[in-house]
Amino acid sequence: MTKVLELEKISKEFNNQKALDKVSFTLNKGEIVGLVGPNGAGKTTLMRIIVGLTKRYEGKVRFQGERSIGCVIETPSFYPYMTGFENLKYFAELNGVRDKQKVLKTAELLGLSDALKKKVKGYSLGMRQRLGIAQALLSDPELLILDEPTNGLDPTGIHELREYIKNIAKERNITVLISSHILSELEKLCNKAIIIKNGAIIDTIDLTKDKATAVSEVAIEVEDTLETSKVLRNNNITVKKLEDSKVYVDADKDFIPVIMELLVKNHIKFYSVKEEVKTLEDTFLDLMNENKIS
Ligand SMILES: Nc1ncnc2c1ncn2[C@@H]1O[C@H](COP(=O)(O)OP(=O)(O)OP(=O)(O)O)[C@@H](O)[C@H]1O
Repeated sequence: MTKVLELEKISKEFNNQKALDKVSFTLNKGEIVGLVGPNGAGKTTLMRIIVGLTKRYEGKVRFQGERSIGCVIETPSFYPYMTGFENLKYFAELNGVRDKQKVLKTAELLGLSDALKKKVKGYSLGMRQRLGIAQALLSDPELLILDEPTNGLDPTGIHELREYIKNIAKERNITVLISSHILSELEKLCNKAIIIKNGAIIDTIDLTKDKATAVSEVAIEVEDTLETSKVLRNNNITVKKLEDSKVYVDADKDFIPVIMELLVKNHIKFYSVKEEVKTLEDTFLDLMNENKIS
């Protein structure tokens, strides 16, 4: 795989407070990678460092692409009384691009052909985001960095944007790094999600594997959670956690009869034994909470 970007131990402090703490990862050609973390995790800071907007930091950024890096960091601003086309043409000219066809084609790639004639002040947030991406694409980047592009969009807007980004990555064969604080919004789009919290990477999830999208567990509702977990553990069943009146076991529904038999045999009073399928988002939230404790 061809490496496009390599980050080595990137650290950044603001007023003696660590915003990033030795962040290292690699982006390969053609990958769409999600950078996911709660507010203040350090996503924007990292993206600003990658694109060169923040100059003072520790560590190394190695961009190995042959072309440029395009970015949309924070909500893009445009001239509201100019049309979408005029805005794009203006930015294109600033970058030495005078090819009208290129502007039109890029807008088409983002579903903006009809909107191009309209003034930007009438654009929805989703249209503005897409215009921002179109603008970033005009310089023919090899790597596209998008900071929370789904922020504030409704589910339809999120779905649309996701499809456009997929399309761009395929058509232009570019690498995309996209941030969000909601993992499920990126689940269907990215090959990989890098989970960041308090400035450090706490996990990397491979989203190409189907099994990563849903995890099953069995919740057993009982009177005595401690006694139940003791019985389960004595029978080599992994107890994941205890919560209120429930014991969670690492298993799927095929294992429910075995669990019930065991409970009956050991005179454990139970009210229900049910499979609960956890989404990737639940796993992500668990990860965030686990880290809070440590
Ligand atoms: N210019 C700055 N001056 C001082 N502190 C800053 C500055 N920029 C970021 N920070 C701090 O660095 C930390 C990381 O912020 P950053 O904006 O990178 O997080 P984020 O993950 O992008 O969050 P959000 O989802 O809210 O945009 C936060 O604690 C923030 O307050």
